[in-house]
Amino acid sequence: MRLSELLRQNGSVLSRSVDPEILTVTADSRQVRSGTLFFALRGAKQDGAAFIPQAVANGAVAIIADHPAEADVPVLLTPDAKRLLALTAATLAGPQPSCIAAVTGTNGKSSTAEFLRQIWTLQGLKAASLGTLGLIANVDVPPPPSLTTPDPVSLAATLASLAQHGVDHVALEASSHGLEQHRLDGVTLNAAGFSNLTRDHLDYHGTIAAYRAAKLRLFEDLLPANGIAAVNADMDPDTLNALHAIAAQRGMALRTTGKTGSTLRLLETRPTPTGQIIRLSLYGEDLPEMTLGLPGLFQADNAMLAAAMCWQTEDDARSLVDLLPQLTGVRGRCECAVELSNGAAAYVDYAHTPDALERVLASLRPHTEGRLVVVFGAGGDRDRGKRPLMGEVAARMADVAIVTDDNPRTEEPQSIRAAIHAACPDALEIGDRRSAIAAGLEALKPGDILVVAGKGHEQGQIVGQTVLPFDDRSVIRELAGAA
Ligand SMILES: CC(=O)N[C@H]1[C@@H](OP(=O)(O)OP(=O)(O)OC[C@H]2O[C@@H](n3ccc(=O)[nH]c3=O)[C@H](O)[C@@H]2O)O[C@H](CO)[C@@H](O)[C@@H]1O[C@H](C)C(=O)N[C@@H](C)C(=O)N[C@H](CCC(=O)O)C(=O)O
Ligand SMILES: Nc1ncnc2c1ncn2[C@@H]1O[C@H](COP(=O)(O)OP(=O)(O)OP(=O)(O)O)[C@@H](O)[C@H]1O
Ligand SMILES: N[C@H](CCC[C@H](N)C(=O)O)C(=O)O
Ligand SMILES: [Mg+2]
Repeated sequence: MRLSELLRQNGSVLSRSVDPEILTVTADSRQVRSGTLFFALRGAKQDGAAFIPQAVANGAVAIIADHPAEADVPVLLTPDAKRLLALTAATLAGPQPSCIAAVTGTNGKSSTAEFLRQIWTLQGLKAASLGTLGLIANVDVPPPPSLTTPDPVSLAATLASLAQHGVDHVALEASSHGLEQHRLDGVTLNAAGFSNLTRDHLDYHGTIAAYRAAKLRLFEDLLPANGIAAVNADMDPDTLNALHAIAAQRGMALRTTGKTGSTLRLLETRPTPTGQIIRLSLYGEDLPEMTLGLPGLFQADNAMLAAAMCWQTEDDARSLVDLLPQLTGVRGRCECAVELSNGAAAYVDYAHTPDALERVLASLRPHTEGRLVVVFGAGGDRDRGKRPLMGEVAARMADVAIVTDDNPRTEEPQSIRAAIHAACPDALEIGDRRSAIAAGLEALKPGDILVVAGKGHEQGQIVGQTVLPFDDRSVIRELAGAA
């Protein structure tokens, strides 16, 4: 496609006489080949303009830059370059699945996206989900690189490929990084969901207000005004009020879920050994109680949010809500890894924020006849402020806490543990994660529950720049003799 046409289709005008044929777009000079339109973008670490010579040497025929730059090929300057990258990538990749839903929030995105995929599949639709757990789809489509929200070029290619394979329903996770960096701007959405907003990622966003603003973009800029907008009403009031204001300003109807939701309200939940019995009201009508095979209030919250993102009209709502008892658990989210012969059990969970840790411990407390034991840490090169807050939660909510290493990345593991430990001085500290899990298992008496938190489905531990094979579930099963 000619550059002028590519720009015209995406709301821009080519102000040059040179009009090259564009085959691909990218912001990474290493991906450039002949016929590429290269986007020179200012990044978090580097300035993409520094790679223009490499891009041109590799075959770039034009450059779009978000700040002044020079090259031997035409350079177009626009402050909206990141958005334009996503839009042009989508145009060149081709048609996307007709129904795409995106979910944002600090915690619960992966779970909600996976529940959406399950609900659609239960309806007999061809569906996929894409996020932290990778691409989950019943078709042979290569997964994009492992980010929660992939870069816009990979995302456009994956969506087009799914559409070509007949997958018409896709649930996406919209991370705050992804929203802020316009990775999703080329996706045409039918539905958006917002689970909650609590502390995370302040290393990147700086303030809660900036973090919130990034997430609100999903409802403010990306969801068409006639799209389905669903939110958990039990979230913090500042975010909920902002969502109501956006909805009012854009004339969108907001579906609300949770204990204080008015569309799909949780009236009651009672734990069962492996899940919970819930009572819901839908558009004000009380429904018969149903059994979820998922323990924990947060899982009921995610299931309700997923359902509320699905139905097109009020008349279809009931049939979708009736599918909730068929949902199965999400890998590494409050997942029972082993039940010991003495009746104790060990769970794996992905809680890596203070709120998530609090929620998973609160969720498993009613299932615990004895003591609640937690093994956890915090990731390196990530928001440092959450470390003592996680320590405080463990001290308050668990009977026995063991502080260990998560993914230290390039930080000194000992200093990460120390920051947590300062807020839970009674906790044991065992850096080696395998030894910490072993100590947690050894502590279990009949009726106790162990939660190994922070790494969920992850298959490796990142130490420095190296990823060492590590899977909490396998380690637990091995140590418990159940492997
Ligand atoms: C901090 C961050 O989010 N960085 C993301 C961002 O990179 P960036 O643009 O800031 O990169 P940069 O290194 O400063 O480089 C600037 C520019 O130079 C270009 N470049 C660089 C080197 C080169 O040789 N040639 C070249 O052209 C880069 O392609 C880039 O366009 O855009 C890239 C492309 O979309 C992402 O791959 C990259 O994710 C990095 C790897 C990352 O670790 N991101 C994490 C923090 C992240 O995004 N996490 C979220 C949240 C997870 C959650 O929900 O909790 C996620 O969605 O996964
Ligand atoms: N609705 C929720 N409210 C609070 N905590 C939750 C909720 N859902 C999940 N959690 C907690 O957060 C953890 C991660 O859940 P999930 O993977 O669904 O979230 P996520 O938003 O995708 O996380 P990430 O930002 O890492 O992609 C769970 O293991 C659980 O501890
Ligand atoms: N998407 C999250 C995952 C954190 C998982 C935890 N195990 C860690 O490494 O901090 C992040 O990149 O912040
Ligand atoms: Mg996720």
